[in-house]
Amino acid sequence: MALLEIRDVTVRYGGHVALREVTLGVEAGRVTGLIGPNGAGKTTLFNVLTGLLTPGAGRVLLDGEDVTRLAPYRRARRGMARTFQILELFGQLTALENVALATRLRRRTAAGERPDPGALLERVGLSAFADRRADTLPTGLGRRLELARALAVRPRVLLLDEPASGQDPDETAAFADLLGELADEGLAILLVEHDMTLVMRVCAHLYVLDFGTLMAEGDPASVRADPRVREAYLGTSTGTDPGTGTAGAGTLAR
Ligand SMILES: Nc1ncnc2c1ncn2[C@@H]1O[C@H](COP(=O)(O)OP(=O)(O)OP(=O)(O)O)[C@@H](O)[C@H]1O
Repeated sequence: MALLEIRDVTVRYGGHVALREVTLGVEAGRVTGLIGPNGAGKTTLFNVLTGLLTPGAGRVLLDGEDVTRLAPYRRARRGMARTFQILELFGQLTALENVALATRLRRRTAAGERPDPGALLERVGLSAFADRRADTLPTGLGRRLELARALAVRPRVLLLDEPASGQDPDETAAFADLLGELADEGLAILLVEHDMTLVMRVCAHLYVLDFGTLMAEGDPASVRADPRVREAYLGTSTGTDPGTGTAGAGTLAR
């Protein structure tokens, strides 16, 4: 059973259907990817999962329990952590202070000692920047700091919103390795991402949204080979391989 699920979720903005009867699951121990062209509904789905949006129809289940109407902070207490498309760090605090603050928010039910902020910074490769103010870090390092902060609550489910943006290819590759390690340790990770290099490298399972509808799902290789996915991204079912080809330097913008 998936740790986090949405079932038959529909979201409307006025007359516009942003999500139509979408069902998907995020399992422990692997990275699940959510991709789709601009405007496909990824952010909307993310907001439904985290509780910022209540769907017009359908349910959100965490550990099999209905959390559709639970506030975001309550979901966080139950082990959901997220990062943001636009960095949301405390700029005037140091990297270490950012993480230390987050350790105080960890879920009540979490076992063991409060995580050590220094160890978390080391985990994401930021030990050398512990005393640097967050707003002086380049975006790539800021993304890592955001990850450390999310890990500080000892989550069971980690939702990542475009973590590769602002990272260079080497940083993205190292970030992918780190996500792989975290999944191997049992974390359930949902990755919303345009960077197909990261998606293909780290995801065990992929969902593809298009115009609010789940268009394809499966392992990365089969999704990549799916003519409907190529069509949605490139306007041609015989086009260049979306994962490796010329579609905007590894991104899948429509
Ligand atoms: N608050 C809103 N009011 C009206 N329409 C909205 C609102 N938020 C999003 N939409 C529309 O709903 C659709 C889905 O938007 P959403 O932001 O979820 O897509 P996305 O896949 O995250 O796109 P991107 O990759 O560009 O971030 C789009 O057509 C968008 O214009």
